[in-house]
Amino acid sequence: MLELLPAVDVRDGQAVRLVHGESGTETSYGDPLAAALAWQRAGAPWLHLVDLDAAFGTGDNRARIAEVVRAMDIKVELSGGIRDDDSLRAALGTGCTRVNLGTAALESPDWVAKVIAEHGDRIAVGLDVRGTTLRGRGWTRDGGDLYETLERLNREGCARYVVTDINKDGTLKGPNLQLLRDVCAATDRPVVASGGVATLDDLRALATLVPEGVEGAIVGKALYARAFTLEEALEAVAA
Ligand SMILES: O=C(O)c1ccccc1NCC(=O)[C@H](O)[C@H](O)COP(=O)(O)O
Repeated sequence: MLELLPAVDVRDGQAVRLVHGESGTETSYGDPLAAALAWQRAGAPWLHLVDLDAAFGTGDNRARIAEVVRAMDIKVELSGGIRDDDSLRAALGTGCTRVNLGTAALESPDWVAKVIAEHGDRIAVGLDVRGTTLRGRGWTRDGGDLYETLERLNREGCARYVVTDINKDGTLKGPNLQLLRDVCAATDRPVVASGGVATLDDLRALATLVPEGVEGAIVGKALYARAFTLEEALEAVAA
């Protein structure tokens, strides 16, 4: 069954959604803890929690993020600005289930290989792409070819990938199913789909990709915009 990961992206202490992940396009949705608790109460098995300030290099929300993780009984995937020993220690130290490395996988391949070897499936790598070009530093800089990087990370034993089509992210335009199929064909590791989910039919379409390797789907904007409820989403993927 497709796992659902409702998203809480934190900027300047607030839960926000961006369009195409671009700084300055924020819509604010208030207290991140309240949002996370609401998704937990609604039955989410996972929370996808992002420190956008850490991703953009405009500070961090470490204390707020740690508070949210502490309050969760469900699994938490933590993302945003985890690029060195200090930020990794802080992220794993929150007690989250796993972390998602993005920029580091592009700029510090040796360090990423080392932490994959040390932490196994507590490390996922975020493959954030425009076309087939990876983007790092809060999605602001090109970081190489998707499939070359994927091949290297496969060799290094990366346990899981979180794949985002930046052109779809925060737009409610529907997920990029072909990109997900292509990534699944290039790896035997599970893939978490991210970006663009707009309707329950999008989730049903993602659920058809489970046999190809899509394990889960991150849902942000659609939940905040009340396109559907989390309960409806859970029911749609259980059917
Ligand atoms: O995850 C990151 O590190 C990140 C960095 C810079 C900009 C955005 C980032 N993440 C965004 C997300 O993970 C979204 O919450 C997720 O893709 C949901 O998208 P959508 O359902 O389209 O709102």
